[in-house]
Amino acid sequence: MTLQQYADYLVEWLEQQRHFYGAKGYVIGISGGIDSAVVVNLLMKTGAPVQGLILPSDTTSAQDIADAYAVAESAGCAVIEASISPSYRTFMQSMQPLFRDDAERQNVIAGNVQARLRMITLYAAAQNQQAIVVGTDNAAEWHTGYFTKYGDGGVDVVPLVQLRKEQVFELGRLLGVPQAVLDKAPSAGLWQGQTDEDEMGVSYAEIDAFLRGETVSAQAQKQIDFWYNRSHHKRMLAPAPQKMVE
Ligand SMILES: Nc1ncnc2c1ncn2[C@@H]1O[C@H](COP(=O)(O)OP(=O)(O)OC[C@H]2O[C@@H]([n+]3cccc(C(=O)O)c3)[C@H](O)[C@@H]2O)[C@@H](O)[C@H]1O
Ligand SMILES: Nc1ncnc2c1ncn2[C@@H]1O[C@H](COP(=O)(O)OP(=O)(O)OP(=O)(O)O)[C@@H](O)[C@H]1O
Ligand SMILES: [Mg+2]
Repeated sequence: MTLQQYADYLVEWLEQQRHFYGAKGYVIGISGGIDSAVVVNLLMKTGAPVQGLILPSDTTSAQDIADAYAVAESAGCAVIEASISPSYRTFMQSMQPLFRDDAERQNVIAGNVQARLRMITLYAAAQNQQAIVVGTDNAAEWHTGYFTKYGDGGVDVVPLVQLRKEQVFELGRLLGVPQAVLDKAPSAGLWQGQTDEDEMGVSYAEIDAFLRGETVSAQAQKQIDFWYNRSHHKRMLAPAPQKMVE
């Protein structure tokens, strides 16, 4: 199957899922990054109503917000911008006694709170519009578990999950995603200067090579295995006991 044919398949698949859920449309967070840009363009091709939400925090760059608007405009998608900063600040302040004073983990914990506040916002919008929440995880993120459980991972459908990062970029070019988005380094934007590749300690090129079944450097394999092995729980439903009382 060519990538163009795969895009057509995804558009059809999305519509099947929407009907399965009995929903009227789709809701998606638009970050200014490549994954959400590709998904927005696929959603617009379904012809069903799509609501894009731009949900910046204090760690979101002005460039990302501008790129998010450019993505929505070029795809013809309706957007609403709503900052998660006020709720984030209130949450972090009132929950302060819960957090340990450990700088490195604080970054991740605070980042996960942001990702989960976005999830809450997307689900409120979706319920209001009888829509489903569309996720943007790709095969590389899925394998490494590089997402927040019940944050950006808390969605109704994950259309890109069989696509390597290189294929997401290729699809982006095919769908006419703005050049600025195609050119920038993938980032979760959860803290200043964060890039996916720096945090994971392995490049998307190496993760993609691994996913293509190729041999990668020992160091890259070590990092991929590290992230894969710590994230099994994210790729399954919460375990439930099989036995009943009677
Ligand atoms: N074996 C186990 N080891 C660790 N945690 C386990 C667990 N089993 C269940 N858990 C549960 O899972 C939780 C940890 O998972 P989680 O909360 O997801 O936290 P975690 O995987 O530590 O952090 C999320 C990672 O994804 C990255 N991220 C997040 C959001 C967006 C993006 C992006 O690319 O845009 C990237 C973020 O930078 C960070 O590296 C634990 O608090 C626990 O409740
Ligand atoms: N500021 C934001 N506003 C709205 N949605 C966001 C924001 N930040 C993250 N998201 C949502 O979380 C998803 C996961 O973020 P992720 O960084 O993995 O993807 P991306 O930003 O679309 O692509 P890239 O890999 O280029 O960063 C986004 O695709 C988007 O749906
Ligand atoms: Mg991003």
